[in-house]
Amino acid sequence: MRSPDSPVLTIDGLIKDVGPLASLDGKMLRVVSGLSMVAERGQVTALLGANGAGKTTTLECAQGLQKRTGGSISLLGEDPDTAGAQLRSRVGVMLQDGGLPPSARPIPLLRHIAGMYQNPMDIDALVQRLGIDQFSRTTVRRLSGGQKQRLALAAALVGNPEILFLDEPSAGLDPQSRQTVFDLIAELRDAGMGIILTTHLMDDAERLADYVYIIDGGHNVVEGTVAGLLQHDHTTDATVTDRTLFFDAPPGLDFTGVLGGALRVSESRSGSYSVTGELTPEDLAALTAWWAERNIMPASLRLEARSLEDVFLDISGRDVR
Ligand SMILES: Nc1ncnc2c1ncn2[C@@H]1O[C@H](COP(=O)(O)OP(=O)(O)OP(=O)(O)O)[C@@H](O)[C@H]1O
Repeated sequence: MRSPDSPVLTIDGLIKDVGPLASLDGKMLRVVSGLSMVAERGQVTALLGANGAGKTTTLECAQGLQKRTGGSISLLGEDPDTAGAQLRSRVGVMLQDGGLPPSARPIPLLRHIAGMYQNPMDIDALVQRLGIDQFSRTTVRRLSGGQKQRLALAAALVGNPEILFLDEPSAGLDPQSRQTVFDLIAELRDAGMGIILTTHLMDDAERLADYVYIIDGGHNVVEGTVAGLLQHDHTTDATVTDRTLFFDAPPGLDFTGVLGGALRVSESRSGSYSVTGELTPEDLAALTAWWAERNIMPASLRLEARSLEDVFLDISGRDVR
């Protein structure tokens, strides 16, 4: 675990039982079992897990929306189960489904929410920044998914919170809006806000997160910085610098003896090759020299590092839950 510098959230050994459930003959079901995490100020902390891993339950316990069965939680130094309304005003929550009133129009809604806080953000700047002015006359019920998403983010930010919970913040966003939202998240992080992100999109986590917790079955599996996770193979516990080289060239080439013995070359489709393993600059030089000798010019050439998605699939397995 990280050394807590100035954590906005500390969860230690969280346990959550739900039920009693008829499907379990009236027994309780443990959906979170001993989960621990720390989220710091000025950082984006991502909580990743497959469907049903326990992310929503954990964050709802952290926000005081569900009562925990065991363990301890400190949200901005207070226990969310017993804290008063004062704590709520320091916490921003962006839910996937917004929870926004369907007949409201965006700007009056944001002004109304701002009225509930002592130190709200500048609404005009927020509206302009998130492009909300482009749909300010439309009621919430008629907004597109991406527009609702941007409004939900604005609503979570209006109170100028110290900690911001984001559930799938880029869901439904077009590439421009996604970039706008990511830039804003990075700025808020740099200004000292503690941001907690749950997402299924590994690319989002890779781009945004300073620190990642991967959970499964209601407990921690691995944690680390994105760079640290990418360099560690959790199935073999080894340090990896794996990259995959993809290229298209004439079909049926025989690379025997061209590359180092630990590399695997496969031709997945006719003329479509991949080389996996610890590729070195010497391997690349040997390959291109071999092409040059035979006057082979590949139609495409791509080198890809291991992604967070690869790490996640190694840990959570490749079967659908
Ligand atoms: N009240 C409940 N009754 C029965 N099962 C529950 C209840 N609350 C949660 N669960 C189960 O606990 C597990 C964890 O649920 P949770 O919603 O926290 O997962 P999640 O990681 O957020 O999943 P997703 O990515 O699909 O949103 C799931 O298997 C869910 O079905």
